[in-house]
Amino acid sequence: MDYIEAKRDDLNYSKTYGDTYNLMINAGRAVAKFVSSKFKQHSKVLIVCGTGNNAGDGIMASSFLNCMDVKIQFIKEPFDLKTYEARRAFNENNQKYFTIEDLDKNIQESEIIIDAIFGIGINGSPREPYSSVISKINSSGKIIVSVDVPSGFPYPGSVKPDYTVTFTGIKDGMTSETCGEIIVSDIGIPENVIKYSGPGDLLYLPKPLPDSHKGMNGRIALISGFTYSGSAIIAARAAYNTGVDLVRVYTSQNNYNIISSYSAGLIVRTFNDLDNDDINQNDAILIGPGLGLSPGYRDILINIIKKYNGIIIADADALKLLSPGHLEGKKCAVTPHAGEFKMFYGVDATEENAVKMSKKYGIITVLKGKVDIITDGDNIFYTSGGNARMTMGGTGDMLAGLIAGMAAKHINLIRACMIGTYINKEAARICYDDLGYYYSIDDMINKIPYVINNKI
Ligand SMILES: NC(=O)C1=CN([C@@H]2O[C@H](COP(=O)(O)OP(=O)(O)OC[C@H]3O[C@@H](n4cnc5c(N)ncnc54)[C@H](O)[C@@H]3O)[C@@H](O)[C@H]2O)[C@@H](O)CC1
Ligand SMILES: [K+]
Repeated sequence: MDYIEAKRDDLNYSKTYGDTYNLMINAGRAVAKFVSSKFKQHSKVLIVCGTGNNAGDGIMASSFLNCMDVKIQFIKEPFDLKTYEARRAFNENNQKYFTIEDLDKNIQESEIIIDAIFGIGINGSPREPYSSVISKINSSGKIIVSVDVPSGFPYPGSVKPDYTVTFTGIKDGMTSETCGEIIVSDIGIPENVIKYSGPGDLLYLPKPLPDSHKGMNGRIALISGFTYSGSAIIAARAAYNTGVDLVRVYTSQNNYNIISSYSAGLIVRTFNDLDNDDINQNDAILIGPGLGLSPGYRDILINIIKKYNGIIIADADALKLLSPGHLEGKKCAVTPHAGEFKMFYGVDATEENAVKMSKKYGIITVLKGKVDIITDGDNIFYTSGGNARMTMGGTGDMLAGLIAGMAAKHINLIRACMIGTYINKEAARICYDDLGYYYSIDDMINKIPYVINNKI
């Protein structure tokens, strides 16, 4: 697993259960269990703590190490502990502790050093005073047990442990060379946290670079609104609010002026322009919202699909005009509600069939409902939340725009679907909290940046 996945689980756990204190108890217990089973009783153990939850895990370990002679060593002070969980671990476990002036003596007197300086919250090579402390630990000749990851890893200047007790799974790049013997401990992250999307999934959103140029944050084209301009406008605005650089809308001559005048940020073209424009200039395309069901439109879609090599999101009328075979072999997600699912795949809209059909055609399916089901045929994820007002027109168009926007940023497509469905339902929740039942689709679209900003 990568650091983002671990942080994602952490954040989604907090969202569901309020905080990660119970996980910290399990993490501390796991470290203590390893140390007390591996080393002789009454060994002199020094737990060296930073300021984050990694330190909290170390402090928590001390409460399970009654059979050892334990000292807690801060590099700063206990009041520098930055997280609620770490402060609580310290307050509830009420251990005698030492600060930096005692470090050299404590290292010298110890037999085992538990390294709880940094975990996955590290950001660049360790700065002072931590880098000097790490050098001292590394040259101490004592047995070193790192908590979760060697502090400083994966950057240069990290702790070089004999053992690493890591949580949930081995993090990318961890080897016996960098981590010593690795002990993987399941700290009890529940299945629902892993399977349900949440704010942690937004951590996968790439932040725009200060020197990024136009197009780097995603370019999308919508083939939409040939009949109903509103659907195209909703999907385009939602996509735009995900922070993509370019949103092009290809529509009918009839709706060209309406869509053009709606938002100055949109580039509007007619479907005739598709003959000359290079569709492959777009990172993702969204086909379907507000299209209408003219058979001529089917031919337009089939032509584009043939020409296009990027990521396709198919929604609404595209699912009525096309069959799954048209999308086979493409990087594609479809976003049907139950009725569209049955029309598109020809089978009932059940979770089992979503998995089966996704597997058969190599398409990601987002089956929309009270709980959205997201599957690529091998994995299943869910998004819950929202409220009854989401039955209003436009929420599906907004979702399709959100997923297309995320896909255009080259986030893994199944993750883009998790993020899109999460933002959609979370925007509805915020609208309900602010405005009660009487909110509109425009209110929801305007909340997209709030949902994103609150979490990254
Ligand atoms: N994944 C999970 O679900 C769980 C994680 N837990 C623990 O929480 C850890 C992550 O905790 P946090 O996110 O609080 O972060 P860390 O405890 O890894 O530390 C981050 C702290 O170090 C500082 N820092 C970051 N980079 C620095 C640098 N280069 N030089 C100097 N200071 C720097 C930051 O200001 C921050 O205060 C995990 O590794 C694990 O040990 C556990 O508590 C249990 C649950
Ligand atoms: K550590």
